[in-house]
Amino acid sequence: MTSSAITAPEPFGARLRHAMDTRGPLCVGIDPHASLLQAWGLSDDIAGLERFTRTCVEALADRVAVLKPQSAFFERFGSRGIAVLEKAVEEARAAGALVLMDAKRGDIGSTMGAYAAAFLDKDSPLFSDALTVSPYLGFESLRPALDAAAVSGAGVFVLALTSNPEGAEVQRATAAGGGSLAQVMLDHMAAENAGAAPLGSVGAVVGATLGDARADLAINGPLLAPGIGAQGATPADLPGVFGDSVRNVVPAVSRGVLTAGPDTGALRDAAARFADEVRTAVAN
Ligand SMILES: O=C(O)c1cc(=O)[nH]c(=O)n1[C@@H]1O[C@H](COP(=O)(O)O)[C@@H](O)[C@H]1O
Repeated sequence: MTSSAITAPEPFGARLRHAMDTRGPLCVGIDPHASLLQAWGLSDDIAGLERFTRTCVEALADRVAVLKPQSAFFERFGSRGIAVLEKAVEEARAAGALVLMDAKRGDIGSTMGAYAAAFLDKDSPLFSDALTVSPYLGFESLRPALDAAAVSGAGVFVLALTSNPEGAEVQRATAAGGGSLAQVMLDHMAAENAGAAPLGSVGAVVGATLGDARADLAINGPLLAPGIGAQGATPADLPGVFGDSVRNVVPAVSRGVLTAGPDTGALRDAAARFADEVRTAVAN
């Protein structure tokens, strides 16, 4: 056996499929909005952020497939906020959740390399199982992240058709070769995932709010579906949006679960209710 065979990490897609099969596919977002800190009776400061984040990790990291901290809500507290984020990533992963860092990075390739070093290098303090990235500087600008993820056994989730209504003016625009810009990006993702089993490590972000994705989603990779709960979509919408690809969907909920806090049991119950609704919707 060669040394690379000994050390090759298990690809993210395989780890995610296993987590989806054993824990169910739900992703819960950790989005410490100032209004949520207040609703939980916490101060809008580093102590409140720390308490909120620890409660989310304690309540959910041992049961949901994916936890998705939204970096912006930690960055607003500066370096001390980032320290809270680092600890949350470490503790969530230790409890068995896959951590998807929602930082939506995207830049020219040389700078993308530094983002990849920050989030997708195993030696980085913010190393996460996966990272959200934006391909709208050109899909190939993401290459350093795709390469770093492959080396680390991590994944990337590439924005395709986002949940916000404003996204359509860019994402539905007609690309040079015909078809939508989003479809061009989805086709790139399919090419990256070709031949991967049981699931590729390059995921697409497709909003659960879209009604019908009107796109070919057969990318052989996971499909992150934000927009459930506070943005108005429900698990019952998933089959209509995703069609035959619904088996690869990771439905994502942040405020819809987080408003149940701060009680740990109530957070767990809220996540379990969404998980049940997803199970019912996908089975039908
Ligand atoms: O990449 C994301 O997670 C994402 C993509 C998208 O199209 N829409 C979207 O809402 N998100 C994120 O998903 C979360 C949604 O939060 P809630 O609306 O509270 O469930 C936020 O952290 C958003 O930044």
